[in-house]
Amino acid sequence: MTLQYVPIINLAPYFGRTAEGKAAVAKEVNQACRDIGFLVITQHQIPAELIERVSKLTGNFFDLPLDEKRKANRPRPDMVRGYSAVAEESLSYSMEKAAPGDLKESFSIGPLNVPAEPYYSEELAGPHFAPNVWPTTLPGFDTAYAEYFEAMGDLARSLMRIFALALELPELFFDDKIDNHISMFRSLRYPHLKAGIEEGQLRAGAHTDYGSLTIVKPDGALGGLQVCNRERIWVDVPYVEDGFVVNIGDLMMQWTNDQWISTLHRVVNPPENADGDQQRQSLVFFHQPNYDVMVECLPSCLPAGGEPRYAPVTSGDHLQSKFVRQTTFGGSKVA
Ligand SMILES: O=C(O)CCC(=O)C(=O)O
Ligand SMILES: [Fe+2]
Repeated sequence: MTLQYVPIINLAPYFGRTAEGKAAVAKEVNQACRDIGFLVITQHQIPAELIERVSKLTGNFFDLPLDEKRKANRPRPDMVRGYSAVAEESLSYSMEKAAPGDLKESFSIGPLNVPAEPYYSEELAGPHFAPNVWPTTLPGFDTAYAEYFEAMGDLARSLMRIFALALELPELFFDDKIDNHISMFRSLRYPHLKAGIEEGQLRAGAHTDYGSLTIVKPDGALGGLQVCNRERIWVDVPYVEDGFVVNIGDLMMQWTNDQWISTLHRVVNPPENADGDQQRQSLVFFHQPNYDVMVECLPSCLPAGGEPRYAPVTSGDHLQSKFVRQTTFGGSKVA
């Protein structure tokens, strides 16, 4: 049977390190990735204290006056760093159609402590190791974000190990392909707007993510994440207080020759009659392998006698192609 909803998967048996525990988790993850491309994970080993600290500092940042936030503005359209204000971006642009701006503001960082070596600055490295931009008035903000980025990188490595097992590959297959990952961590605040919303304007328009996987820490506000299942029905992603939402991105879909799906998703507005302030905040980590990794159909994903559906492409070029497509449709108005 094909899953039409997003399953909740406990990672404790994987971290228990027995072969049976790992195999059991890999099996559940495999089904989720094939059927709906989304799962909620629990017992993920990320300290609650770190999540709370980052969430609180993020709230403090978004509460600052706009001109203060603008001091950490995104430096260039092709560099996803720093602050972007409400409606300056539209995720639906990446779906090749114009759409009104998303009802969210964001703050983004990329890799930290980048070594002073040519690999990180040569032309092929593009803007992937661009310097970060920080707010200057919030003590502890940059260290908390750096810790969170590192913790998410570690969790993504564990998930990629589970993916390897699920795809019948050696457990460490992906390790050397993500040891210089070019991921991005982005916090989002969706204000609760009660007027001035354009026709079709959402908190985040329907889109797919680009990379290997995404790890989202949502809050419980109304007006949340929905995914389009295989019956083309929008279903809510369950909110689990100490869980993370994980989804497959386009690069992983390509790597698995479409065996796993990068699912269309969106963030809807709160219902019109919603009580109180349903402002929403989420922490989103977009995981992307090393820029020079060649993404070509994984051995276990090629059907007997079949041809791969995609030509090999590097992780960096794959990501860049998404940006080029976006620029055609909206320049700096895109993520
Ligand atoms: O805020 C969320 O829950 C998810 C946002 C999202 O899908 C994205 O930024 O790609
Ligand atoms: Fe997304």
